[in-house]
Amino acid sequence: MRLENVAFRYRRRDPWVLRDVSLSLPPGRVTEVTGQNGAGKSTLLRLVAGLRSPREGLIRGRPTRVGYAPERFPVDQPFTVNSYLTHMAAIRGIPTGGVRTWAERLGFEHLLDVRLPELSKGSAQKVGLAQALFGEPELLILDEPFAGLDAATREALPTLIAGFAADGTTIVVSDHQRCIEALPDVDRLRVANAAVTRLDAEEDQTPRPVEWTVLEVVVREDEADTVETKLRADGYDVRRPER
Ligand SMILES: Nc1ncnc2c1ncn2[C@@H]1O[C@H](COP(=O)(O)OP(=O)(O)OP(=O)(O)O)[C@@H](O)[C@H]1O
Repeated sequence: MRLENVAFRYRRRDPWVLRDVSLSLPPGRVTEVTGQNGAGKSTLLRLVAGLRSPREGLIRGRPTRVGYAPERFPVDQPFTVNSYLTHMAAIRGIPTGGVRTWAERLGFEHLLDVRLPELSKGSAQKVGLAQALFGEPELLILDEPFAGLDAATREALPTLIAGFAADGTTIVVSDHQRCIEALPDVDRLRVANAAVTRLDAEEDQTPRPVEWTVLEVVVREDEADTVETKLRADGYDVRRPER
């Protein structure tokens, strides 16, 4: 899909949140949207999802099946998790059996009979994610999906997202926590001063923390000295067992 010279502000006299935004979001690609608080990331995602319409410009080629997980899932609804998700599936014409599958994948199957207002923040986030993910969306928009998630789900989500991308889904994610960077091939956009710019990997100067791990390598005894010398020359820390 494409955005062509899109401009948006919430009210007529408000300042523009986005101006003259042109970009394409190809199928099978994951696009990460970055920017400071209040820059307009959620607004851009709402425009892409079709929840808001541009004041100026055009959005072309939006796929029919759209999955959207908002930054904050609206829990003030008098339903249980199961009845909410079953209802959401039914109005989208999706087999309701998928509800339990997604509840299990995201680890909240024990909460299916809990009412939405009683959910913790992270569990509510998972329900919001589930309703976006089921139904094989062709366009998947996730607004800060990692916020409030437990470690297991945070680690599992990039793989789930990559699976959708491999199936050709267009994916747009805003991600303050930079969890999506675990994926090898992500397009990056920055929202600032009402403009959206594409970041090339080299342009992105944000320092990333280096994480170290221990790797045990087994080599032939008569090659051990050579390998050790090579690894040290490459800047690695080498420890050999006592003989
Ligand atoms: N419903 C609304 N009505 C009026 N103004 C709004 C509305 N939602 C957002 N805004 C304004 O639009 C601008 C962009 O907000 P937006 O939520 O898109 O930013 P964001 O980059 O997602 O921020 P954050 O990182 O804090 O989530 C802000 O100035 C905000 O106050």
